[in-house]
Amino acid sequence: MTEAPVHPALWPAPFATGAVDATVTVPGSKSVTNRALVLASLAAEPGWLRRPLRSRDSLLMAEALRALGVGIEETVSSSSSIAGGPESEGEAWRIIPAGLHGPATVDVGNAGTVMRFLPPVAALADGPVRFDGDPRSYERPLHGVIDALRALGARIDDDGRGALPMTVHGGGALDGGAVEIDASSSSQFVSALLLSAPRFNQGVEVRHIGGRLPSMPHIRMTVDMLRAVGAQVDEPETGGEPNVWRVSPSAVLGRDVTIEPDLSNAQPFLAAALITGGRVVIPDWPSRTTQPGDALREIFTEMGGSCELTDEGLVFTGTGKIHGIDVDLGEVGELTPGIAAVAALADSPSTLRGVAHLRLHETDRLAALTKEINELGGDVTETEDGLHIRPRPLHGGIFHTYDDHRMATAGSIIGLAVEGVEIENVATTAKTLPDFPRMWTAMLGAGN
Ligand SMILES: O=C(O)C1=C[C@@H](OP(=O)(O)O)[C@@H](O)[C@H](O)C1
Ligand SMILES: C=C(OP(=O)(O)O)C(=O)O
Repeated sequence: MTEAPVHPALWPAPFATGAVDATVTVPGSKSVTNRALVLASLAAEPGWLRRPLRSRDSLLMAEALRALGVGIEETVSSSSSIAGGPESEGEAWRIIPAGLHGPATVDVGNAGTVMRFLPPVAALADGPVRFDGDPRSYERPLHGVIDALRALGARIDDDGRGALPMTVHGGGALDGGAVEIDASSSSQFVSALLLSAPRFNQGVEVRHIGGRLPSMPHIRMTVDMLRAVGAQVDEPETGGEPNVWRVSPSAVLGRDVTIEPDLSNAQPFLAAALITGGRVVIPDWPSRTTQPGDALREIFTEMGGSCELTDEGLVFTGTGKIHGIDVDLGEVGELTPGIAAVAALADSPSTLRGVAHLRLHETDRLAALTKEINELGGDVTETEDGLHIRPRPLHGGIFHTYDDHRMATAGSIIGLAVEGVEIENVATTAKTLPDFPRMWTAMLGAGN
């Protein structure tokens, strides 16, 4: 968490005067889109992404792959609606893989998926690839990827901190083989090495040797998507050794992939139903998914709502009663800011555990949530691996976001129930959900 800016752009978070009743079409998943872009770029033939997420993180990924020589043709809806509306059903990206070339420059912004998933791709290119990004990207852990790639045969110049900025000197191919990493600070280290591994000469064997590995659903997502493009993956959950993943060398198939809605970005809308005692429908909620956001069905039910998966989508209903929760969020860390916001409005205290690694996300999320909720009158304390949240009556004020999209949506959730909350830099939601302010206002317009 850096210092709050001095002259913030403020967005008055809409206050809910009644129960929301809305259907909210949520754009594609960041995590699925960015994996699909990488896999399609490594394929032996062209492929399609349908209903991809169009946001800062996915556009940075697409731009970086283009810089390496991949063809990405975007078919953009002519409608004025931003991705996610029914008019954008037709949006599709055609990916035309080509030889990967340097020299190239990659701007990772503050996208964990770009800064971690692309260095292994760059190691396959035939020239130097320079990686740079937002100031925060210099602080986010990357050592797992850098050290592993070196062990697998890549040449990388960094400033010795195991972080950005750096240059990967692609040699046109990578040996691959067995490597040990400590991925306790980010599951994305494991995903990064697995995603490119079918193209390594010997594939890869990744052995995690550190403390607890977070975000397992995201590793499952990587494994599922690799299998869908024809890769052979051995992994702990289907009988493999614990903490060991193996990907065999193979061709990557070009596929036609429809991207699921981003269930973590559905979170604020579900929270709105929970808090206002309303009803929100999220169309196209998948009946089977590896996305961590699927856990919201259980978590927000325990916190007072109820939900049903119907032909219409996920129908989520609140009663207006919100209960505290004691929960380990290690598997679903990216849901923490939204859960903390709801917990601050609950009728009993909450303990959120298992998320120490959130200190290294877009910002130090544990510090940022504690400070911002407390500045509105809340009573939040940081623990070693999470937060204690004791609800108190809150008042209006500025909610700083620290360039973190999920801080902006968390503040907006609180603003539904507390008059006078102003979100500093709501535009930071562009990282994964550029249309958030309009969608939020439209949701309230439908119910108020
Ligand atoms: O692989 C992915 O797509 C992600 C993995 C998780 O990262 P961490 O394991 O670093 O938390 C998650 O928080 C992030 O939003 C997306
Ligand atoms: C942690 C997150 O993003 P990133 O992909 O940048 O790690 C997130 O979206 O909550």
